[in-house]
Amino acid sequence: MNQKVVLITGCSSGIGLALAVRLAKDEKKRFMVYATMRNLAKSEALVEAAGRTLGRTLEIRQLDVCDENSIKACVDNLPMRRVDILISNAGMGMIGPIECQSIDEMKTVMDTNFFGLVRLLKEILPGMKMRKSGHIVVISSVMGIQGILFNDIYAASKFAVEGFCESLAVQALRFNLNISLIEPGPVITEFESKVYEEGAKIDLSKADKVTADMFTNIYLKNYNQIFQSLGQTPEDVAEHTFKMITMENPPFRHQTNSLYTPMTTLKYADPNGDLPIETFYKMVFEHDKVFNASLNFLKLLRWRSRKSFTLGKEKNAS
Ligand SMILES: NC(=O)C1=CN([C@@H]2O[C@H](COP(=O)(O)OP(=O)(O)OC[C@H]3O[C@@H](n4cnc5c(N)ncnc54)[C@H](OP(=O)(O)O)[C@@H]3O)[C@@H](O)[C@H]2O)C=CC1
Ligand SMILES: CC1=C(/C=C/C(C)=C/C=C/C(C)=C/C=O)C(C)(C)CCC1
Repeated sequence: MNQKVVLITGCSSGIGLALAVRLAKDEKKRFMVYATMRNLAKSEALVEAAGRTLGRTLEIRQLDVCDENSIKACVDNLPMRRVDILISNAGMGMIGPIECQSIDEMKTVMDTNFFGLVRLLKEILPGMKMRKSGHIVVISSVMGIQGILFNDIYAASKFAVEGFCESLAVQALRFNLNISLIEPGPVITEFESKVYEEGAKIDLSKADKVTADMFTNIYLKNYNQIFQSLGQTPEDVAEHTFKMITMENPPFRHQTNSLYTPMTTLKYADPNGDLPIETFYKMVFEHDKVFNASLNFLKLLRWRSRKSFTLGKEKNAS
């Protein structure tokens, strides 16, 4: 059987872990999954979830997206250095007022979320081009299209990812390669708790009172509720990604949560760019109960993406 070699980054938890297991448990055994993580001491959850697939359709390898040597060593150890499907998932969040964040902290986010992808492709793209086949799947975010209050640096890192992939996509087409950006809204993973805990620890003394109050009493106060009520599970995002991978003609962009499509559509609806900014402003500041207003807004504007995902044709089993 002609198995596709899949390399996934950031598989110690969340979306990466769920996706590695989903692919390894494929009934038709179409995939050989190299589930990577920067710290192998964190492999317990994946080992447990992988069950009998471990050593069969799933292997765990070390890979730190911030370390070129680690990426090279991992790829060098794959049979014929071949990767058919690269899933760039490793990433981190960051919230808060920029006055309270150091440039070094910001660089770590860019280094992981953006340069991590660039480093992977520098190592893996030449082989895909040579073989004239491959699928590059990037876990981006709705924040790759539309920024959200107090996510300035995180959104910038995902915008960078999207601009990079848009530019590369035309070249990729020339080599018969696919690039797909997966754009989830909030997902309930360790990302949420890590971001919240770091955010809650921020020393707000460098911010003015209005900003500090906005961050604490609007953003942080509603954060958990928004994630818990409007968030997806990592398994759900993995299922969407699985469908993208097994589709005949995967689209360049795919949003996994239709609740957030209106948010990104506002941007395209107004070339001046004011519509999303004014809408967010009203949503956050001109209602007594921010959470209910946000929830109602999102639900009111819910619609289905015109290019229905479910219509996508699955590839024939190979
Ligand atoms: N959760 C959400 O709301 C959303 C998440 N996303 C994106 O999904 C992706 C996965 O996040 P999610 O599963 O939610 O969060 P998790 O925190 O559960 O997973 C993130 C993974 O990335 C790994 N990672 C971080 N830095 C590096 C590095 N330098 N090298 C290799 N691995 C690294 C983490 O490893 P370690 O355990 O060692 O830290 C972990 O395995 C990210 O790109 C994120 O931006 C997009 C939209 C929404
Ligand atoms: C908490 C909060 C808001 C929404 C936050 C959202 C929607 C966060 C999404 C995070 C994602 C998608 C992370 C990963 O990529 C609003 C509406 C601005 C109102 C103020 C409080």
